[in-house]
Amino acid sequence: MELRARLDAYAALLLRWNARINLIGPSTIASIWQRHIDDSLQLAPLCPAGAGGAADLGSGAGFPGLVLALATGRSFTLVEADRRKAAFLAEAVRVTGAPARVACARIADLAPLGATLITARALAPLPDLLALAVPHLAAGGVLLLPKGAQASAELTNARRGWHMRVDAFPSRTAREATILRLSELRRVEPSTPERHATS
Ligand SMILES: C[S@@+](CC[C@H](N)C(=O)[O-])C[C@H]1O[C@@H](n2cnc3c(N)ncnc32)[C@H](O)[C@@H]1O
Repeated sequence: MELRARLDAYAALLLRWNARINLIGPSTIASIWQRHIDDSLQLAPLCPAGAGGAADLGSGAGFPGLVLALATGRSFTLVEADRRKAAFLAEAVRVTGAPARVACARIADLAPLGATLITARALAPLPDLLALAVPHLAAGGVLLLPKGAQASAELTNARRGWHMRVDAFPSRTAREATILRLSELRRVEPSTPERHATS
């Protein structure tokens, strides 16, 4: 099946299930392509080349992980704690033939995934997101994170705890949004308190 046909099948399934469980917000149904599918597809050219498994954390209805698995052929673990959403994801993987598996669990409860690429959209502010994601990142791995208008403030906060290389790209689907590609992450060493002579 061609990519477009797989994405059409995915969108149709999602809209059917959305009548029963809340997968995407009602206000975004009419613009599902722009708000969700194209918003996810624009990450594909930013994915680093290379082998290794990828993970999408807090996948929800599958954005961006399921779309990227279809578009790139890369193998994704879709992590989603909500059982009904995870059931939808499993059915979407079956229907589309995406190279993906679903982990219905809380991120912090999973054994380290060793992913060379991690994506997450609308999951948590950057400092919390790094705490969740980095334990699942392979050495030399990359994070690809769509972020909203607060991206710059979130980066400032995150830099208090992490050294990292940051590449930022403007979103093509939302004017105020930015896509952050983070690599070379390492924790900021706590500074040694100064010793004061007592005599
Ligand atoms: C706001 S939704 C975003 C879904 C999707 N990434 C998107 O952008 O459309 C956040 C999703 O993350 C899931 N989630 C939140 N915290 C989680 C955790 N600690 N472990 C696994 N899933 C989590 C929620 O169940 C929800 O489906």
